Amino acid sequence: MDFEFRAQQDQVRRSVEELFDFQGRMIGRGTYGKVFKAKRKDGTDTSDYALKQIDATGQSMSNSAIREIALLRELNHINLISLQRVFLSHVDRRVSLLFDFAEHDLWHIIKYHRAAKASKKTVNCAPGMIKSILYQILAGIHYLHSNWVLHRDLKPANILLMGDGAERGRVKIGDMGFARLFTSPLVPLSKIDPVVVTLWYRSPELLLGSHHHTKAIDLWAIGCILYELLTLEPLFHCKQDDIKASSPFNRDALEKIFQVVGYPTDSDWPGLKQMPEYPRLSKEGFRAIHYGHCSIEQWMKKVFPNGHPSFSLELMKRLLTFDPNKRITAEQALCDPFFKQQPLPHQDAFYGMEIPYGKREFIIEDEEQQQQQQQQQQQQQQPAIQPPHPPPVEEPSIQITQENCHA
Ligand SMILES: Cc1ccc(-n2nc(C(C)(C)C)cc2NC(=O)NCCCN2CCOCC2)cc1
Repeated sequence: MDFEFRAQQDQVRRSVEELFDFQGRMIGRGTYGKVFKAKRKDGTDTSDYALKQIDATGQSMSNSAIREIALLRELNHINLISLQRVFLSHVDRRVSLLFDFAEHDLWHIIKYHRAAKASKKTVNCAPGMIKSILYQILAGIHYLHSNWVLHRDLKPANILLMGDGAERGRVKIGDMGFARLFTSPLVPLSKIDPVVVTLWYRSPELLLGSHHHTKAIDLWAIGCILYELLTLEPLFHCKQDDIKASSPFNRDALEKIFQVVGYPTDSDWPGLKQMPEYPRLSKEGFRAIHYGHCSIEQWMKKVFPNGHPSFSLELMKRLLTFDPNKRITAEQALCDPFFKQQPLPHQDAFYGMEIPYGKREFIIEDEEQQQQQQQQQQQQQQPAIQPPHPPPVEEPSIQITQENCHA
């Protein structure tokens, strides 16, 4: 190594600690390391940043950091999280990734509306908020799929929204990875944060052991997220098995899917019988006859007897199609007539309205309080909820961005 050159470089190269203030502002923690809310110390810009510090101790951590850097430096879309800078520190063998900061995410937004519902508090949202969020998710996923990248873990926690500022109300799809609080003794993931290891968004082909991860698995998850935005209730709410489950087959998750969508016929899904875990369906007692009356139409009629301004049954059915080869693509979904009807989607999902959601809370390092936080999370019951009350405001009509829809 050219120590002289390195010393020279170290003179000019400023460390992340020198450039950014982030002590005591941890907003996330995982097996990878920690995420902080950071601000430049020199005041050259007042923007907030997210600083992800990856402890490059084990080989797997470095591989994951390399994978994240390699992937994100190739991607550039307004609806994807963007990587701003990478800091390498030889001293503490740490990789720090600097991202634009997103104040909100759908997991916290949905939780906020649940709590408001439980306390019978009215929350004013723009009538087009759900449609705008859905449109922006599809635009980001269409870009990923066009670049042959699958997300594979779409869920509300990975759908971020920018707070007040230049990109207010813009969806930024991220991937928060596994969040495992550093606890002793290690508590199973599903006990800490059910959102992290959930099967609720997993497509039927994955549950039946398909080895081919296709773009269609992301569209199934989007269908589940759309339902949850509309009702604030997970569509396929089932027991959380820890991620280490030996087989992809999950009885509970499949039961829930069949209760809502019905049981797939041969014409619905010609490839069903070729699924690796197909034989287990009959072994586990699943029979088509048990779900004869089940369909999305029936299910949605129960949920929205009078319909919902932000709901298109046709689009929901196309997203929650059993056969991955027949499931709608992100590009096709962007061209759905639903997005050409009032309320039109807006790049600010809040439509300029006040943002009622709180800012991200800082995680306290203290061990004792960590335990308290976990107990709180375990005790938190999620009450039954209803869709947000559409507010009495007329939202500005916005043209659909043409680059997304080549109908
Ligand atoms: C191994 C690995 C892990 C994650 C990714 N990954 N992939 C993405 C896509 C969805 C844009 C492709 C984003 C990230 N990383 C990420 O969101 N990082 C978290 C950023 C933290 N947030 C930034 C915005 O403000 C809140 C915190 C890739 C590979």
